[in-house]
Amino acid sequence: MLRLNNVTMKFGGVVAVNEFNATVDDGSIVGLIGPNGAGKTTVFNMVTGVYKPTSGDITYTKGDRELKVADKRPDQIAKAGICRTFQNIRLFKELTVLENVFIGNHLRIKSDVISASLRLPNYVKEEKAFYDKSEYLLKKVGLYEERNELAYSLPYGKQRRLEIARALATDPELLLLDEPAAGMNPQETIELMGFISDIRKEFNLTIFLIEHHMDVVMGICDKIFVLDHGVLIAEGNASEIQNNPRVIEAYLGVD
Ligand SMILES: Nc1ncnc2c1ncn2[C@@H]1O[C@H](COP(=O)(O)OP(=O)(O)OP(=O)(O)O)[C@@H](O)[C@H]1O
Repeated sequence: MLRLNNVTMKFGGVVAVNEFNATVDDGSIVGLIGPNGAGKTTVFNMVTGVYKPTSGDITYTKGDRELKVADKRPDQIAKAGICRTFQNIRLFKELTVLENVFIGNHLRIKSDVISASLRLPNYVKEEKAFYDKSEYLLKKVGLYEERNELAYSLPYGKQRRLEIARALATDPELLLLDEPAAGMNPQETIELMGFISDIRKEFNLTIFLIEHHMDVVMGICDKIFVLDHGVLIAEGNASEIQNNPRVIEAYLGVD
């Protein structure tokens, strides 16, 4: 479970997130919504260690492991099983689809630099296992046929799925998706919803997502948090959020 406890993030005089409390239960899909500048990406940046909260704490517990997120570096947090995608696609555009996913495995490499540079048998075996895993992931996200194409040649919706496949290669437990449906057409958006539900089941994931497409949020999230000017104004399931007057005023009504 991810728990944000009274988390505040200030940038100079700007209070981007103000005493925010939230929990994301294992196995659930949780949405974070709010108008532009509400503080959503700042929350993700704190959960992934990019920013250290000004006050409050963030803990991630799984079984008897507990991680104090604010004390850790982004790579340590990723190794502990928290991985994200970005609002703007960040693929290696000059690499193939398969190579992009392969790179996602780097966090899990056990061989040392010498074994890798001399291509000793333990490294070769590990590399083969990572390629097999990358191909498996590409089959799962429906991109296996395109594995040898350059990442930039894929249509937008597929690039987004490729980003998720690369994130899956890090073996995440908690996957943070920052606007996964951004720029998608209605058909791609519908497919994405099915895809997110499928990977949650297949990889036993917990998913925390930021999204402006309300049909995605309302369609797949078990719980939704609504931020406005850094303040939590509502939390609940889809129907509770859709009928909440503060949410309608701050957000849904604006669209
Ligand atoms: N590194 C930073 N330095 C200064 N101010 C920042 C920084 N990052 C975010 N902010 C400010 O914090 C506030 C919240 O920004 P944030 O990007 O978290 O909002 P958001 O809800 O993700 O918005 P959007 O939907 O537009 O992506 C904004 O006022 C923003 O300008």
